[in-house]
Parts: sequence; structure tokens; C-alpha cells
Amino acid sequence: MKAALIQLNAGDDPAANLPRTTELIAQAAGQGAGFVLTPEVTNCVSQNRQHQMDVLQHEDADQTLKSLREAAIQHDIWISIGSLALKTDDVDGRFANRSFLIDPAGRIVARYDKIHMFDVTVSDSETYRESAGYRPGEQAVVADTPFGKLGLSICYDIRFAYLYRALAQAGAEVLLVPSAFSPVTGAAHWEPLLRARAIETGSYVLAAAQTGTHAAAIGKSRKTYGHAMAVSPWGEVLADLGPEPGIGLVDLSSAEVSQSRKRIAALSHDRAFEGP
Ligand SMILES: O=C(O)CNC(=O)[C@H](CS)NC(=O)CCC(=O)C(=O)O
Repeated sequence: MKAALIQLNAGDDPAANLPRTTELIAQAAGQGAGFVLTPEVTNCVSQNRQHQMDVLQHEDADQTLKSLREAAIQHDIWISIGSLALKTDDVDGRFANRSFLIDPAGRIVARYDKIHMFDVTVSDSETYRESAGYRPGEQAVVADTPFGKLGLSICYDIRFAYLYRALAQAGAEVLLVPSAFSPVTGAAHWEPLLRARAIETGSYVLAAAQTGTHAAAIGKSRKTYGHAMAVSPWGEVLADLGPEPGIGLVDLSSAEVSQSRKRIAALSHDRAFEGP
């Protein structure tokens, strides 16, 4: 199976982002991809709550979700929408940061709400409080496909190794990490984190990404790191998209997964211990 990573420079206008996303999906399908992955917040990169209240939709009315389901049918491909920012009915008014897996019939076969919230002070001038805007999920998700079992995750989740271990031990062979990483932490940590999760679990890691300076009509614009990346189950970097929007293709083979897990069977060597 050929998988395609998509790297986007989405702004805060979902209607303007959508045609650029569908164009890259068409390009990936045209180059033979049967599985296309988009980054975190594919529909809207915004740090302004009022603007998000104005432009975000509930899941059943979201145009990006609707169009990408149609794209899956049109191109006869699987699509992982890394995430959509969506309104919910929660009493606290927070949004969902929700990932979707779409099959070639356009059906939603899995959903995942980001579990770990990016509440971090990166530097004096750069603070994130994701949990103020988004309600975290509580359910880890794996999904069966004809090209292997997928383990779903989003961005900051990458720093919590036990999640990926749990996904792989539940049978996942391909771990998805759609992201909108900060430039500072991306330069310091992105590649080693992705490679570590692949090595620890003997799984493919596929990480679509947001990149560049994100246009914001309202509020301040945000920058992300880019470098959408695919890592083999042995830990090799198979693709690194650098800083520009675009696509990257990689071949997935479940034989590679079983071979690395045979060489280093750490996934089945857990031991119970006491302490510390
Ligand atoms: O804000 C939104 O609309 C969607 N959420 C995100 O983009 C989130 C929270 S700001 N980004 C990350 O998790 C980056 C993690 C990261 O950079 C790291 O772990 O170092």
C-alpha cells in the first residue's frame, strides 16, 4: 500500500483551506496513494476563540469532513483526517480536536479525540493552553484496514510513550501522528520522538504536519514546524517533507513490521515491577 503524507499551511478560514487540501489529496491519489493522511486541524488553524466560534461547525455540518468523505469515494482511497476542530454539545463549550478515518466508500470507520492537551510554556513569549479551548478525549482507538491495523493519535500525544505501546500491543502496526508542532519544540524534539515511538513498538509512524506561518484574519498568526515525516518500523526516516506544503509518498509493508518485531521483540517483553 502506498501512503501519502500531506503537509498544509492552513489558515483560519476553513473555506479557503479546503480546496488546497483536496488538491493535494487529488495529487497524492494521482501518484498512486491508496491511503492519504492530513495534519492536525486540517480545517482551521486559529488561536482566537471568538473566530473559532464563528467559523467552526458541529461534526454533522462540517464542510471539510463532508468534502473529504466525497474525495475518498471519488479517488477510491482511505483518508485519515488528522484532525478537525469541531463544535460539540459539551456544557463547557469547548471544541473537539477530533481525528477521522474514512474508508473508500466514504464511511467514517473511526474517530479519535486528542487525549493529551498541549498546556505548555515553550518560552517567555510562547504559551499554549489547549485545554482551555478543547475538551480532551479519554479513549484510545485502533482501526482495522486491509493494509494493517492503525493506531490513532494527535500531535502532543507523541510525548506519552505508553499510549503508543498500548496501541501497538492492541495490534496497531501503523501509528498516526498528525501534527501542528511548534517550531521551537519541533526543531528540538520532533524527529527523535517519532523515531523513538517507531523503534519502541516496531511500527510505522506516519506524521502529516502543518507548516509555516498560518494566515489569521483575526488574532495573531501562528507558526508551525512542518517536516511531515514517515518512519519505518526499524526507525529509519523514509520521508521528511521539510518546510514547504506538499505531499510525500511511502510504501507500507506489514512484512517490515513483522521483521522488525522479530529482530527485537521488546513489544512482548514487558515485565511487571515494583516501585519506584
Ligand atoms: O490549537 C489548535 O487549534 C489545535 N491544537 C494544536 O495545534 C496543538 C495545541 S496548540 N499543538 C500541539 O499539540 C503541538 C505540540 C508540540 O508542539 C509539542 O509537543 O512540542
